[in-house]
Amino acid sequence: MDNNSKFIDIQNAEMVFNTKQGRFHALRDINLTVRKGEFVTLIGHSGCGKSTLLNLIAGLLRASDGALLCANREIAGPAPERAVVFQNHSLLPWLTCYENVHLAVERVFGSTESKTKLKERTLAALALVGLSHAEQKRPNEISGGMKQRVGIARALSMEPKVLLMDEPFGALDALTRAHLQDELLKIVAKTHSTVVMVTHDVDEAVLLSDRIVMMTNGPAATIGDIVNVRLDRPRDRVALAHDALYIEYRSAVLEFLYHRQAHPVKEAA
Ligand SMILES: Nc1ncnc2c1ncn2[C@@H]1O[C@H](COP(=O)(O)OP(=O)(O)OP(=O)(O)O)[C@@H](O)[C@H]1O
Repeated sequence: MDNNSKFIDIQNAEMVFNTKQGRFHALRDINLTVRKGEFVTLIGHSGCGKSTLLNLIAGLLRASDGALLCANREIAGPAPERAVVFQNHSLLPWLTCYENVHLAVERVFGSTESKTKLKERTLAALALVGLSHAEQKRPNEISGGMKQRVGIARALSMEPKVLLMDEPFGALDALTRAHLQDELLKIVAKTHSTVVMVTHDVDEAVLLSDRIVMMTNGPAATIGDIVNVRLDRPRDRVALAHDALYIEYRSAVLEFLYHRQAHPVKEAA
């Protein structure tokens, strides 16, 4: 069997939260496999369970039922092989960019590698996200986009098997966001990382993904449909804006979100 085709393997996963109001069935019957080197996005309306699914893969939550495997091993808790980038970068404010990344490098490789090698790894990760010039700055001295790049550098410095991203660009303005999406595409082309990313943004999903996993509304949300994005790489956002296939994929996701899964909560006019 080709293990790389089921690098992440989720079988019949269920997630039930025990709350003060009783049991809340968040996810039902989740079946998903992710190939090695694949870029998968999770999209769906607010509250459908995207972060919950990502946290199950991260090992930050345990499924109530079903099986979750990464590289043929059960996901039993968080581990550096599954690095997470959150929306709010979560950098330690009293440490420089270098030190924030070095901390992660030391945790993963500190017991087996020399100090020189750890330093090399830290500098390489910062260079990968184009932040060599800012290594001695603290988080309050850099922009939101730069902070998010440090978060990505920190995650990549651990050489994870899987990069998990929970709306990593959600808090950024549109231009910074576009710039970081382009950078992420280049980084992933270089590192061949396997990525699972939560997003609300249809264009982001089509631009970045090999597959877009579209989730139904909760409670008891599940995977409603999957779009296979067969656009050549490298991808150019400006050229794609006029690409018939790109427009078709975009329409398929919009159709799913706004017709097939029209949000049940009425927004105020
Ligand atoms: N620890 C928890 N305890 C109880 N309920 C929870 C818990 N975490 C999430 N939920 C519920 O599970 C559902 C899915 O939440 P989740 O955060 O995964 O959604 P989401 O799709 O990521 O939402 P958003 O797009 O708004 O971030 C929601 O109804 C949420 O209230």
